[in-house]
Amino acid sequence: MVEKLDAAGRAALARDLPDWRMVEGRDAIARGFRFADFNAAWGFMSRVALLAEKQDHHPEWSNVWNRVEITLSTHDAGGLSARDVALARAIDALV
Ligand SMILES: C[C@H](O)[C@H](O)[C@H]1CNC2=NC(N)=NC(=O)C2=N1
Repeated sequence: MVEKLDAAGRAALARDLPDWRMVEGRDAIARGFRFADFNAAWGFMSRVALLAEKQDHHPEWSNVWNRVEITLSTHDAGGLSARDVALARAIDALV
């Protein structure tokens, strides 16, 4: 069983991942990305996909041309877990 983030973990998340926002009505975080063009957006998505496979933790995401929207939450925990924080950190390191 994957544990949900505790209060300390949520405080750390807010402090360390300021570009991610809480999703209204869900225990999830989201961040929007804008790239020069579709090619750059697709390259970013390819790298995130490899991270997700490596971490066995997968995003909910959408892409419109040069924009990518990523939402992270842990199905197995029914909300935010340390896995979401780890993947968000790794994604932030790509941009
Ligand atoms: C069997 C596999 O390890 C699990 O289904 C993993 C895969 N990727 C996952 N991704 C996310 N976001 N949440 C999960 O609970 C999850 N579980």
